[in-house]
Amino acid sequence: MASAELIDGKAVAADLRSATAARVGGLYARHGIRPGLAVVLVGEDPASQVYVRNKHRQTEAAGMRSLEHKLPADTSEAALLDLVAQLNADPEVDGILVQLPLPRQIDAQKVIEAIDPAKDVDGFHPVNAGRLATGQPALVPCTPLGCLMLLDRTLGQNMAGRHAVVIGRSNIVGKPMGQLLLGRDCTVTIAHSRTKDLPEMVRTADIVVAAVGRPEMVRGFWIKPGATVIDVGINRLPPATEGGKDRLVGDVAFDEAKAVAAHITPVPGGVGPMTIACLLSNTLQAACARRGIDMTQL
Ligand SMILES: Nc1nc(=O)c2c([nH]1)NC[C@@H]1CN(c3ccc(C(=O)N[C@@H](CCC(=O)O)C(=O)O)cc3)C=[N+]21
Ligand SMILES: [Mg+2]
Repeated sequence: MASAELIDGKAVAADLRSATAARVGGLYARHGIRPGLAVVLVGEDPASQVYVRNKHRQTEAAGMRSLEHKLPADTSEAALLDLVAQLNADPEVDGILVQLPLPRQIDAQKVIEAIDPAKDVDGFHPVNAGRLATGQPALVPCTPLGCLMLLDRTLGQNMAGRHAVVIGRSNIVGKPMGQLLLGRDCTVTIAHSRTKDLPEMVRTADIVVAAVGRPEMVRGFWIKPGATVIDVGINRLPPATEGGKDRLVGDVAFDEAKAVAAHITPVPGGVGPMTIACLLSNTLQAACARRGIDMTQL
């Protein structure tokens, strides 16, 4: 049976991290600046904890400072907004990331809008979303940015005119992914839970980006032969056998889709590592942009 080529997100992420680390070195050598990333974690969401651990290590490995703020699960919205204001005002802080999801007493949208757009390395602030949507320079959300980089590496100049179907319409992945694909001249469909006959819709896609958060929902027979499949899902399932380890699966039934697609990202080792690498790159971008330094000249 045919078998798709694996898109090695882990390797591309390592490349991006080393390019970022080199530029961080240049920024320090020429300007004496070491970018700082503040990460705020409220409560103990397990997915966020994995992310924070990896992120902290990789931030320091890239030569940047990682400043962690861990707050109890019962932190008030006012207290979190105070911390954000403090980080906005701190000249040592170039990037601010408030881990989502937040506990329910806190309005996440309010917190996102409180972050200085110039320090919004998640790219979730409406100013950055609007800048992306209107084709202006922006801080772009890390996960869709990582997906775009994988697509650029895989398809090069062959994206124009292709039908890209993004499954999921979140502000974090689906909507910005749609904007980025439009920027590559794709014909873009954003599908979601109310889309009629989703399998039939996906069958028309040259590029599929699955970001629904439902384990293995996208089946092999949904995929057009030769398509490129980007799996954003990171779903933790209980062990297959008693006493085994948790399994990490994507939103795509990998073995089925792999037999039909031309290219596919694995989970783990696909989009996940790119998200963190893009966060580091966004932090460097924010540090440079705030000071009017051209990051490509470092
Ligand atoms: N404000 C905010 N921004 C985020 O970007 C954000 C967030 N909140 N909250 C939590 C989610 C989750 N997330 C992940 C990123 C990378 C991996 C990652 O590196 N995954 C590895 C596997 C890690 C493992 O073994 O569990 C991989 O896919 O290969 C996972 C999860 C970012 N998030
Ligand atoms: Mg949805």
